[in-house]
Amino acid sequence: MTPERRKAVWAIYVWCRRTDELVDGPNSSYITPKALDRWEKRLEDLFEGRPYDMYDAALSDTASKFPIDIQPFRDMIEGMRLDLWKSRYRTFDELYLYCYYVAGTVGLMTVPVMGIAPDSKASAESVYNAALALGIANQLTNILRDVGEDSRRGRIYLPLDELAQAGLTEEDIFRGKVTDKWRRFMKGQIQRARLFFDEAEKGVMHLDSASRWPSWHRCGCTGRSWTPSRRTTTTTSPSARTWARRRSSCLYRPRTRGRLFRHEQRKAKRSRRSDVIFFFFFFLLSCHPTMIFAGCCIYSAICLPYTCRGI
Ligand SMILES: CC(C)=CCC/C(C)=C/CC/C(C)=C/CC/C(C)=C/[C@@H]1[C@@H](COP(=O)(O)OP(=O)(O)O)[C@]1(C)CC/C=C(\C)CC/C=C(\C)CCC=C(C)C
Repeated sequence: MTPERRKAVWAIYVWCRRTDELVDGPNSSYITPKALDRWEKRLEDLFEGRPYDMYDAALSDTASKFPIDIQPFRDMIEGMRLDLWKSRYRTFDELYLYCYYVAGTVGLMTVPVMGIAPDSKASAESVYNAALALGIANQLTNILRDVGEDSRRGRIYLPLDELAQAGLTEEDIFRGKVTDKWRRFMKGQIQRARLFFDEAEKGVMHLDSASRWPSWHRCGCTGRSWTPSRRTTTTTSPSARTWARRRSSCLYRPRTRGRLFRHEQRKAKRSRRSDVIFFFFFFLLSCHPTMIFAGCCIYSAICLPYTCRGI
């Protein structure tokens, strides 16, 4: 991604994270619909160029540089309002609307920043639909990953009608017992999430070429790289815990981060080595004052190059 776009996505991410923290963070028990109304007023102010703090200013700057629309941001706040009172979802349609609010909106927010490839033959609507699908797919994956955590907070996002069809009850969810019924149910839920990832993947190649990698990675990492391929006939799909473990093991970590870390490690090792050699010489030579000068010359000849390279 270009630096401008990267900064813009970060600004959107920070706003989304702060919005999510209002209802999922440490102070969520104090949040009220009125507080969300005030948060929405701040959103309108920042879109009109009147940011409240430096984080709002980053999004305000993004709104002045990219054709982002305020509506997906408003809709995400609407999703947080739902989370204040709604803890059950009777059907997938109900759950889909929630996923649109809290996650599909992320795709709609970010496409104007990432840009559609100038030579793309796809309609803008199809690209936005793919972006929406990636958000939905990510949220469905999160819901399947967090069944236990959500149930401990009294929340069941899984559609109740589908649970009943699978012979499962709310009590089964709160009990957290992994049975064959549960495995069969989860396999169906996972397959549906995969369909949304498939939908999203179709759209990634229509993004501006500089923006495909992070989106592709978000598709592939949370969707394809560890979902069983269609050819394998798994008798039991991985449990939600397995999905979570695999997902967290393949979260997108830029390769450069690994390279930088190894370089820092080597640098630290070199400077430690030259320090040890220095103190060894200094200790030996400090026993005989006239040797200190000679020792410093030897140290400079042997160790200084290491130390300089370490810097
Ligand atoms: C390039 C790129 C991937 C940009 C997206 C970055 C961005 C703005 C992410 C915002 C995520 C966020 C914090 C949203 C707030 C609400 C929320 C928590 C949504 C759920 C995310 C979960 O976040 P996380 O993985 O950290 O899980 P926990 O908080 O620990 O539970 C969601 C699951 C939504 C995430 C949605 C996306 C990543 C959708 C991104 C879609 C695109 C980038 C569109 C790509 C375009 C095409 C054409 C496919």
